[in-house]
Amino acid sequence: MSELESWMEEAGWISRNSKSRPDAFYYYNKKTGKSQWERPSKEAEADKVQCLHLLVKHHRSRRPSSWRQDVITRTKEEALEELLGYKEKIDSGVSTFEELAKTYSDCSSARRSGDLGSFGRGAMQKPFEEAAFSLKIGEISDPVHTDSGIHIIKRIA
Ligand SMILES: O=C(CCc1ccccc1)N[C@H](Cc1nc2ccccc2[nH]1)C(=O)O
Repeated sequence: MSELESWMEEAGWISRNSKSRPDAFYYYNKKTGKSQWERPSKEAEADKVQCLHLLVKHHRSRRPSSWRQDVITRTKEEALEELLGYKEKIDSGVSTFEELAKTYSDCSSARRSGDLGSFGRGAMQKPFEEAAFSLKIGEISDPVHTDSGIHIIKRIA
C-alpha cells in the first residue's frame, strides 16, 4: 500500500462506484460523511476544519457578556475551573460536548451546540486557530485562552 493510500485509509477515505455515473467512482469519508469526486489530498485536507467549541468567559474577556449572563463577573481562574469540570464530564462520558456547549457556552454558537461551521486559517483568533488546526478529527483540545475567554474545542471535520 502506498503512503498516500495508507493516509487515505487512516483519514477515513474510501472510493465508491457512482450510481449516477456508472463508469465513474467518487470518494467517501467514513469519519466525516463527506463525498467528493476528486481524489483527497493531505494538502487540501489541511485547508479547512470544522469545530465545536465551549467558551467560558470571565471578567477580563473582550466582551464580558453573553446570552447566558448580562454581566460576567467570574475570574479567569474560576472560568478555568468551570471549563475543566466540563471537560472532565465529557472525557468520562457523563455528558456530551454538544450538550454542555448548548447549555453553558458563552458564545452565540451555543444555540448550534457550539458549531462554528468550517473555517480556514485567518478566520479565528490565533490561539484558537492553532489549537483547532492541530486537532485530529474527533479530538478535543485542552483549554485554549483567547481575548474572548477560555475555550475547549472539538474538531469534527
Ligand atoms: O465571535 C463570536 C461568534 C462566533 C461564531 C462564529 C461562527 C458561528 C457562530 C458564532 N462570539 C463571541 C465569542 C467567541 N469568541 C471566539 C473566538 C474564537 C472562536 C469562537 C469564538 N466565539 C461572543 O459572542 O462574544
